[in-house]
Amino acid sequence: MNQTTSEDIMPEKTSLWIFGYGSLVWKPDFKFRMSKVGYIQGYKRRFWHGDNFHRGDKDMPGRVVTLVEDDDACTWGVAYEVKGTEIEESLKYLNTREAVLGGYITKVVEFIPRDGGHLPHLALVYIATCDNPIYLGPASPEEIAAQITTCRGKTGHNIEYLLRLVQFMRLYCPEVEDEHLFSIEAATLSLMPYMLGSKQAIHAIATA
Ligand SMILES: N[C@@H](CCC(=O)N[C@@H](CS)C(=O)NCC(=O)O)C(=O)O
Repeated sequence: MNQTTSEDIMPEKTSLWIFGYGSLVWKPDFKFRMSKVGYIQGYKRRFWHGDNFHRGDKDMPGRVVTLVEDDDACTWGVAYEVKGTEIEESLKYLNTREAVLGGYITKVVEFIPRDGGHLPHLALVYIATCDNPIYLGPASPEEIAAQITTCRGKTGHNIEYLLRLVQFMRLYCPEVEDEHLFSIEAATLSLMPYMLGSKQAIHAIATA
């Protein structure tokens, strides 16, 4: 009898798309074949999820993004194509990083590539819902900024998380006006006058 190989279980031609809209846009940390910038419809990105591991701790949870249903909204990010036997490995990694440590669940959404040459296709996305124990919910940009500037976790400072997402949007989606994200960035930068308002200094510290 022939041995069952991983190729039998997950043929090379099988592909899975994973959509990232938070830390996954700058740090996927799993093997992927290709990536595309684009968006999903029906969701808005909000800094309404708590994080007591990566960017905060149990006493001072940080603030990270999740998706909130909104028929009139869309969220920009990156879709990554994973193929063949790398699918199992990437899902195992993301399950730990997103679900176990982050409290996210998975949903299947339609991803629309910005490059019109590619057709929309389905993608897996990790979302933290409001029934999650570390979900923090809505707050003003000022309240969110005050929390972000004071939190740090095992992966780094919460400011880095914010500024890397801002960096991604400005670099790859310059045409998109993400008022929620940029109002939190402005509130965060205004909390640090001692840095003489230098964005470079803040970026240097946050991404050190
Ligand atoms: N699921 C969102 C958010 C992912 C996210 O930011 N998850 C946190 C877990 S709470 C994380 O992985 N953080 C790693 C980091 O902060 O560098 C995405 O698709 O990007």
